[in-house]
Amino acid sequence: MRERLLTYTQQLLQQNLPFLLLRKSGESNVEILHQKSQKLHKTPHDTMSCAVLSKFLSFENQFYIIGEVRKSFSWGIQRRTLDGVAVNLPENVKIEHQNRVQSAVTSLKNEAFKKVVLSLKHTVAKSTDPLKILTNLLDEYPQANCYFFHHPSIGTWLGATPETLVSYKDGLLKTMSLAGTKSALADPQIPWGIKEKNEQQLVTDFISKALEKVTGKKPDVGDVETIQAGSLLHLKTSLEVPVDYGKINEVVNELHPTPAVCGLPRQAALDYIRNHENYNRSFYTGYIGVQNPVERRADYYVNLRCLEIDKSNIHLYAGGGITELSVPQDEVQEIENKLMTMARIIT
Ligand SMILES: C=C(O[C@H]1C=CC=C(C(=O)O)[C@@H]1O)C(=O)O
Repeated sequence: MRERLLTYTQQLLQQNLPFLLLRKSGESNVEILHQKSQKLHKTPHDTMSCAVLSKFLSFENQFYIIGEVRKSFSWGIQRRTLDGVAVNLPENVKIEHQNRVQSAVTSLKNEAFKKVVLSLKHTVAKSTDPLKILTNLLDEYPQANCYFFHHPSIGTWLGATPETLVSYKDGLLKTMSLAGTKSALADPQIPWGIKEKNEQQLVTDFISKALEKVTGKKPDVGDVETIQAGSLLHLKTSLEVPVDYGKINEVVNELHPTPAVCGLPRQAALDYIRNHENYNRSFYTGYIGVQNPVERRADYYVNLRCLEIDKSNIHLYAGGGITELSVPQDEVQEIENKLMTMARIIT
């Protein structure tokens, strides 16, 4: 069965057809939907399932892959322990990011904004076949939402994201507030710090208000939990609210980008990111997923712990939430830890 999925994916890549491959967290089946032509769609289909691919700046950058063909494959996981590849960013990149964080901390102390997520792109030479990377992805991260998409007009991306943007079924919309990071290898007795608790609470409050604004109802808000994503731990709160299927886009537009990937207030954080990150995030911190208008279902994931493959390079992306309590060196270490999630699977 593993071979069937790999052969099918290889054929799609050879034919240069647009596809999205997705295995949801905890599921054993891998779903592929793809087009029969290379056409670039900027609107969804009324009756067919579509992959939704949205960049960080979603208002001008949303694409759809129409599910003209849909396939399901089972994937028997073969666990091997991949070497723990440590990511050591070049010294100048570390210093640059530390300075960026330090300036943000100063601004956060002096100005009326509370949080900004700052990120970077780390490029390495491509030395591993994409199908080998896909194999590692599916074997290593059964608890993540694993995806791989290719479109001749927009690129090739792959990731193992822990964060659901919206999951919609039977009239109920579920989402989550995910923020705050520590290493899963550290002493579990060490409690979460005030910085992490605050930064995650900001996200929960934002999402709760956004859901209430669109639906007119207060969402059910769960307790704060600790979840594991690869070798990292995060704080997570689940939220859910009933809403009509026709309102999903409105909810998504209200939620995205959440303060887990952008900041608060949103516009001030967006402006800050545009002025201080010296690269284009593209699909990183955008969202990826599938909508099915007939079954009235939708599952979108925030595009984190991801990489982009081009002709000769692989680009890894990661960032972290900065508040006035952030320590620049720790933020660089956190990014290196997050980059590890993808670095492990490309060697
Ligand atoms: C922006 C990222 O993570 C977000 C999700 C979980 C924890 C985060 C944090 O602790 O900063 C970030 O908000 C990333 O992985 O690149």
